[in-house]
Amino acid sequence: MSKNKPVVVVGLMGSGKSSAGTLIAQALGMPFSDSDQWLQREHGGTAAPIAVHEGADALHRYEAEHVLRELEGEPKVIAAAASTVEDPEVRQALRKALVVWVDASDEVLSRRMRTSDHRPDFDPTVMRARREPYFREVADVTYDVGTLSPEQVRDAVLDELDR
Ligand SMILES: Nc1ncnc2c1ncn2[C@@H]1O[C@H](COP(=O)(O)OP(=O)(O)O)[C@@H](O)[C@H]1O
Ligand SMILES: O=C(O)C1=C[C@@H](OP(=O)(O)O)[C@@H](O)[C@H](O)C1
Ligand SMILES: [Mg+2]
Repeated sequence: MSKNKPVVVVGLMGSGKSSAGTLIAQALGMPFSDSDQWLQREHGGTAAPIAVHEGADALHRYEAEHVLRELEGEPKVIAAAASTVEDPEVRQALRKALVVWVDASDEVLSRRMRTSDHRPDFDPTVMRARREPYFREVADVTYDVGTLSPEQVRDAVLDELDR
C-alpha cells in the first residue's frame, strides 16, 4: 500500500485517535491534523463548549468539514472526530485514504473519554449503536486498543503500509 496516501484514524470518543494519529504522523514524517486542534483554531473552542453553545449538529458539521478539507491537498494523517462517519460525503471521501479504526469495549472507552474535558458528555453505548456499521464500512484495518498500545497501533499501521 502506498505511503503517499492519507491515513485517517476513526473511532468512538476516547478510543485513542489523537494518540495513535500523532505517532503515525511522526513515524511517516507526514503532517498531522487533529479535529480537536482544528476546532479550536477554526471555531474558537473545543467540542464540549461548541456542543453546548451551538448544538451537536453544528459541531458535527464542523467536524465533517475538517475531514473533507484535510483530505484535499497533500496527504496527511488525520484524526477524525467520532461523528464524521455518519456523514455520507465523508464516507465517500474516505475511500481514497487508509482508514484505521481503533476500538475497545464501551467500559474502556467510558473511562478513557473522561480523561479530558474537551469532550461532550455523549454515551458511548448510544454512539456505538449509531456508528458501528459505518466504522465497519469505512475501515481498512481495525485495532483493539483495549489490548494494543498507541505505539503498537502505529507499528501495525506501518506494517500495513509496507505490505
Ligand atoms: N491504546 C491505548 N491504550 C491505553 N490508553 C490509551 C490508548 N490510546 C489512548 N489512550 C488514552 O485514552 C485517552 C483518550 O485518548 P485520545 O487519543 O485522546 O482519544 P480520542 O482522540 O480518540 O478521543 C487518553 O488519556 C490516552 O492517553
Ligand atoms: O462522539 C462525538 O460526537 C464526539 C466525540 C469527541 O471527539 P473525539 O472523537 O476526538 O473524542 C468530541 O470531541 C467530538 O467533537 C464529538
Ligand atoms: Mg482526540
